[in-house]
Amino acid sequence: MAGAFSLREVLAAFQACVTERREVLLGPYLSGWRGLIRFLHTLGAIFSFISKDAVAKVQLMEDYCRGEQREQYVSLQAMVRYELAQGLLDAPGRPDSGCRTVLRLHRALRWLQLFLEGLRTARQDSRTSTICTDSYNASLAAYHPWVIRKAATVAFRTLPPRDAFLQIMNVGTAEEAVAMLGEALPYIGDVYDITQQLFAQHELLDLP
Ligand SMILES: CCCCCCCC/C=C\CCCCCCCC(=O)N[C@@H](COP(=O)(O)O)[C@H](O)/C=C/CCCCCCCCCCCCC
Repeated sequence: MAGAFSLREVLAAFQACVTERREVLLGPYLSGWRGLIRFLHTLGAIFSFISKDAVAKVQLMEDYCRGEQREQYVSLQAMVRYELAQGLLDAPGRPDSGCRTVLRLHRALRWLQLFLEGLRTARQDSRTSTICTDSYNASLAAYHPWVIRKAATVAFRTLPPRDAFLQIMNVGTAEEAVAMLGEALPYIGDVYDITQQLFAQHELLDLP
């Protein structure tokens, strides 16, 4: 997925994540994130502190997926099994485990789900910044210190109005973008729900 942002490609990536056995494949999961980050880059330098963190986390996971233990990082389920069995989640000060890194992306996926649903259902004249702030406060904000919450809220204020925002998604008209969001959201929701259940089952939802 190189080049300009394409919502269609992000949708295809999240669609390709879930296997028949309801496993979440890390390759397409990370491709979906790469696509979203590409979009974030188009929004200007004020978002760069967010994209830097997202890139670092995606890069770390891509390194695992290409590394010596790559077979253990084919799916989220395999990764959880492997890191638990190896005791990789027990050692304090392990900010580099796959599970704690995916947990951060997973929490951000909840923000994305709320934000896209807000965009899809809001009135034409709604403010993107309000939709984004409300989605953030209902999800990710609970995990961020004051200074990050403040910087994020300032960046959100620069977002273009809803219809202009829908048009920069590169799908066509605002109506076409809304239709595609309706198509994409169940796939993103599915990935979120499977991951949430997996992490809850193994008591990994609070990894420091
Ligand atoms: C379909 C197209 C339309 C939507 C496009 C949205 C594009 C969004 C792309 C990426 C989202 C960013 C994901 C950020 C992951 C943040 C993970 C995190 O919580 N990290 C914090 C904790 O990490 P550790 O310290 O424990 O390692 C870290 O402290 C965070 C630092 C940066 C600030 C994160 C603010 C997140 C705001 C998310 C909203 C993005 C705004 C996009 C505006 C459309």
